[in-house]
Amino acid sequence: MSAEYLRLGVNIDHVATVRNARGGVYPDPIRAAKIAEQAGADGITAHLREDRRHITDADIDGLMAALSVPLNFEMAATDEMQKIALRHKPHAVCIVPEKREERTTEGGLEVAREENRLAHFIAPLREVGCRVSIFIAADMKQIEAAHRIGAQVIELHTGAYCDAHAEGDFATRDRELETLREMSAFAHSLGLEVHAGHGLTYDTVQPVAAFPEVVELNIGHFLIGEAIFRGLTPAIAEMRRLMDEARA
Ligand SMILES: CC(=O)[C@@H](O)[C@H](O)COP(=O)(O)O
Ligand SMILES: NCC(=O)COP(=O)(O)O
Repeated sequence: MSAEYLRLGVNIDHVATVRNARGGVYPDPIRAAKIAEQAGADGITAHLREDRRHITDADIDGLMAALSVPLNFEMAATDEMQKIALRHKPHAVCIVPEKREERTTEGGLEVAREENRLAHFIAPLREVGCRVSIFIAADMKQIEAAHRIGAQVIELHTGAYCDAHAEGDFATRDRELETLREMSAFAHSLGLEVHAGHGLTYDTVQPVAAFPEVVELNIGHFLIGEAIFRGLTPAIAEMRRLMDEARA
């Protein structure tokens, strides 16, 4: 199978985290998104959490008005978020699991147990033209359920793979990577578009970028951190270079 172009979605949530540490307007996530666009991001990802700990409603308004590349709007499957998505009609809506007490997104959405509710939840989003993506663990049951409810895209959670790498547990890392590889191929065989993301860094991106079925990576926290040291444009350029090298 020849690999399609691999898109890079830059997640700007944690620019807003830094801004919100002090209140006020600096640093501005919209400015970061525009710089990311100019640096070659193929899309921008932003997660409007129920507790608004980073991205705010005004940020989503600003992104919708300012972006020339597609917005991937991450949200929980709640009525409040559905209304916001239906008002903005972003290019893509990625449904993610969310817990107020978590530090970051823990695991993937439980689709199999909530199939009926989620099928009804995503139908109006599809009707207004949003591409619906489901953020899930690399688990066959969840992928099959995502397919059955009518999602066009799945995004595989790469957090367990990245965490194992960071902890130096290479046996677990390699096992997680193998599962991601098998599940990317499985999802693709069902006709789903396959994305991946969460926790990816320069050290972990290439093995995932090499999966031919994966057509988009969403990367944020590491890039925003790296931007402190080398600037956002070079940080993104290096990620792009590594992705292209892995794909060649
Ligand atoms: C779903 C997901 O992976 C993202 O939303 C991302 O990790 C940034 O948001 P949090 O760090 O708040 O989970
Ligand atoms: N969906 C994953 C994402 O948008 C970026 O996650 P992270 O790189 O901030 O962990």
